[in-house]
Amino acid sequence: MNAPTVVDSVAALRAQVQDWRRAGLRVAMVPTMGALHDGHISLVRIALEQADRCVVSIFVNPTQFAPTEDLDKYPRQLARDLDRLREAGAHLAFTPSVGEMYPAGFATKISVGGPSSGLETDFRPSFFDGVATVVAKLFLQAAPDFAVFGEKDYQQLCVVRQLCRDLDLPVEIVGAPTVRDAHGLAMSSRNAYLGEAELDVARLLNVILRRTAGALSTGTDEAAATEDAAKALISAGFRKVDYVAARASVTLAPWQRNRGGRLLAAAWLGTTRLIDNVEIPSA
Ligand SMILES: Nc1ncnc2c1ncn2[C@@H]1O[C@H](COP(=O)(O)OP(=O)(O)OP(=O)(O)O)[C@@H](O)[C@H]1O
Ligand SMILES: CC(C)(CO)[C@@H](O)C(=O)[O-]
Ligand code: BAL
Repeated sequence: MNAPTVVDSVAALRAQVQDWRRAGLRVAMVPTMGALHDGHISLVRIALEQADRCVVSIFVNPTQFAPTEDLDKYPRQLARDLDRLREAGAHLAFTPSVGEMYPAGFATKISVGGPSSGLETDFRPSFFDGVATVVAKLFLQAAPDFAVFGEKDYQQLCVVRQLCRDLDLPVEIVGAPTVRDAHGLAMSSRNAYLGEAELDVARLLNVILRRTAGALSTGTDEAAATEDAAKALISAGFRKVDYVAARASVTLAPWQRNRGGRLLAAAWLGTTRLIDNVEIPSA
């Protein structure tokens, strides 16, 4: 495969995508923060099943990190990322600087309602404002036909769909299944923070979520099931559980038994915060 073209200016990104679209090519975008793993690569592959050209953005977006969070230590490995994108067949990597995305005087924030309420927002109050603002910018800069987002960040996927609907952004959003390791752990750039012993504990997050989703679908009381799951996570070695919650799959409103549902969780392993989610099978 050819190496992707690397551009770091909005003008170069826009010019390239416009050329492709004028030539009648269908363009996909995969927004990322880099430190690419098999989960990201699966998004590129899904994009290329339906597109002629795939743009991957690599930008560790400062506006979605709280001052106490891991912006400075977030893994950055551009050379390796570009190798992985070449293998996957991506055509263009957009690697803007913070100054390119947020020039001096930048003063706009997009705040999405609906699915952004609760869950992550209870613990990362300005996270989705940062995500929505940067995703809207990326979509306006690149103007792709469609964009692929992972279900691993399930609430983010719902928020991005709401953003596009509400602002009439003409970008179709494609959701992609979570890629996991052989033990069920969702791939995540932040897994790089974990040592071997912590990885063994991290793998129990999905086991406990699947067991809890099964219990919910066979009639166990919701409050009892989610409380048991939180206790099981602490017994397994997690330091703190931010939430284990059942929600409606599309709106993320409270879950109604016998309707499509999603069980979502966030928990801390030492100083690393992990998230995961599973479908609640209908009974
Ligand atoms: N395991 C995975 N399977 C499928 N998609 C994934 C997976 N992990 C991340 N993604 C998706 O990749 C895109 C970019 O995510 P990001 O760069 O934040 O990676 P990440 O591994 O989720 O990082 P972090 O550790 O910060 O959560 C998002 O749409 C995200 O949902
Ligand atoms: C969508 C995103 C690239 C916005 O910075 C980020 O939140 C991510 O990587 O999931
Ligand atoms: N994968 C979502 C990006 C974040 O946690 O900041």
